[in-house]
Amino acid sequence: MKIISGKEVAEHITAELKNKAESLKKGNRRLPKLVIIRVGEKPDDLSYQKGAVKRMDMIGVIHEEVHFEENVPKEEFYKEFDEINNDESVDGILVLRPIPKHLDEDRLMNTINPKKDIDAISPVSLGKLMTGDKNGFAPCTAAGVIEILKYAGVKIRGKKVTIIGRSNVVGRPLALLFVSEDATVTVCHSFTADVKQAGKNAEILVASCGKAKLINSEYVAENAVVIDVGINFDENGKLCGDVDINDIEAVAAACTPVPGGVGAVTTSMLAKQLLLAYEAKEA
Ligand SMILES: Nc1nc(=O)c2c([nH]1)NC[C@@H]1CN(c3ccc(C(=O)N[C@@H](CCC(=O)O)C(=O)O)cc3)C=[N+]21
Repeated sequence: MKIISGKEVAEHITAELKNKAESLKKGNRRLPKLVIIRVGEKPDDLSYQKGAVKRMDMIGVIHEEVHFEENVPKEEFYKEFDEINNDESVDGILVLRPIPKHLDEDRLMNTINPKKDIDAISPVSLGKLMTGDKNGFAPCTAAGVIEILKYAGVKIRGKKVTIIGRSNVVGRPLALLFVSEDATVTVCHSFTADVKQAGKNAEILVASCGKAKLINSEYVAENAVVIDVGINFDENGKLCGDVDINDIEAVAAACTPVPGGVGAVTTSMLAKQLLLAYEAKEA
């Protein structure tokens, strides 16, 4: 089984974006700016923030981290959020999600300026995704899955794809992206009658169910390409994916690792979409 390195894809995208940022600097232009908003201390949020900050520093764009306590009052949160949303110097906003219930994620999704919505949580961005409008932003992780497959030279057109998980941030948008790439898509969720069979039917299998190492050889077809989107922490606090990579070794043709797989590409897609937001604004 081949290991598809996300790091390599990420480095490739990063080098391109770094060149762009450098030419802006040379031209004495304003630099793109990202604001990351985090509420509380969830380990997967911290992991994404750490990865994103590292990526932005590598590329040389401006970033600012805003942190709220888990129990921040709603009005306080939105007062600051509105300021960031209206701040002319901010090109992109990433709110680490999900945010606590009392903060009303619907309000957030409906308030964020779609031009700054580089992780595609607004109905405007999601609507563009629905119609296949390539001018909108896609959620970075979902976009990263497509990017990693293309870079690895995996053909998507006409392929049978099974996605395990239907989250708003990965499964659902990813299904639409695959349809736009001319794949035939099955989306599994907790009510799917036979997930193993759906997995066995797939030429490309995406694990995004959020259960550590759930996906083993019983779900995987001979010669399938497996993409592991999972971000979990095992009993020792170590980062691990949704795929039991040792178990599928003899069956799958290829798999992405965790860490160093989709996660690494996700932060690159975030940077890529930040630069697109910046360019649209400066144009
Ligand atoms: N609005 C929103 N969108 C998300 O996409 C989102 C989110 N909120 N909340 C948190 C989860 C988690 N997540 C990660 C993405 C990349 C890494 C990542 O870069 N991982 C590196 C390792 C980073 C490290 O050094 O810890 C890797 O896999 O190689 C981690 C976690 C995105 N999520």
